[in-house]
Amino acid sequence: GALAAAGHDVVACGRRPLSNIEVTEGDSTATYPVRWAAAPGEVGPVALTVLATKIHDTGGAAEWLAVLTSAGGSVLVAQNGVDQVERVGPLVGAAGEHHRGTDSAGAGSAGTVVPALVYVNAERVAPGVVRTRRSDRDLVVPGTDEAAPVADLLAGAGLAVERSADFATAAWRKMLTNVSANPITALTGRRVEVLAEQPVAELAMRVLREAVAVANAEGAQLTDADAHEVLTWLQTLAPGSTTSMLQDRDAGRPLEHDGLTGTIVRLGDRHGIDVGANRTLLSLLSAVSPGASATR
Ligand SMILES: NC(=O)c1ccc[n+]([C@@H]2O[C@H](COP(=O)([O-])OP(=O)(O)OC[C@H]3O[C@@H](n4cnc5c(N)ncnc54)[C@H](OP(=O)(O)O)[C@@H]3O)[C@@H](O)[C@H]2O)c1
Ligand SMILES: CC(C)(CO)[C@@H](O)C(=O)[O-]
Repeated sequence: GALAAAGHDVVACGRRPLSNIEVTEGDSTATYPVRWAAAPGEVGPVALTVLATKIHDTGGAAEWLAVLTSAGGSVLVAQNGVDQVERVGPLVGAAGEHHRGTDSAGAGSAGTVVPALVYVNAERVAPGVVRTRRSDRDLVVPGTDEAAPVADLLAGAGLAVERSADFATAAWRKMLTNVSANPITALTGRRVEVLAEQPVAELAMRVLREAVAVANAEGAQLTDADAHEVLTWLQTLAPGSTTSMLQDRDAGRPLEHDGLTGTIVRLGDRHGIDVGANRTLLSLLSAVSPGASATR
């Protein structure tokens, strides 16, 4: 929406036709025209590809990524998690060659993969229709020279872009929001205001402290104060704020639990860290995510 509003030629790449993006923020609604492409070959050369599927749908977008980056260009990975570059790098540019059709075989240099931590609270209320609630920043990207052109493009489109000198820590800090708020809202069926209730806040703190221990074992620099700050930040989000996982639960879509809570549990086990609270949430999320076997 921001890029279209700034006059960039935006192409929505997806399964359903889309001619406009409607964004409501507070009392104001704006509609931006976009082109729609049903297949990668319809798009043509692009400067920036934005990947905004759920983590578990990344493989499904492989052909898009390979073709759109075959002649270079950057990829902004607007996904939660901590391993955006490892996940998407192999699907981009020359590395994604094996995903391409025979008619788009030009080798091309590998595109630059820029991970983005998204702080916009976005609620997709209908196809192409989004309600956003914004906080102190919209996106965090690495403060590297490689990421700078993408950061400049996004900032030029009016987004509040923070450039982080320690992106690994920033990614883990964002991960803290997702391994606490997302599972708890999805399992309770309540928006983020549920985190203000004392027993729920205590559970969230247990989840957060385990995640901080895992993050630091992975090289991040987080403290107990970060866990507290993240919980306070979540508790003071704009009224009505939701989570991506609660939206998936309500819509009957598969949950993103493996990429988020599953990462904490796997890494916790690898480092010998007690991740009991996260493991409990993971087992419940696995049980309610569509596709889980329901035995009674
Ligand atoms: N929502 C938020 O507030 C928020 C905030 C921060 C971070 N995030 C993160 O951002 C990422 C995206 O989340 P979201 O909430 O924006 O998800 P979303 O509303 O579920 O949107 C994902 C989109 O990806 C499309 N898609 C999936 N597989 C595809 C494929 N193979 N080809 C083409 N399109 C495909 C879906 O298409 P269909 O409509 O056809 O299913 C859907 O439109 C996640 O990692 C999430 O954790 C979200
Ligand atoms: C947890 C969250 C609301 C924080 O912005 C968001 O990342 C989400 O919904 O995934």
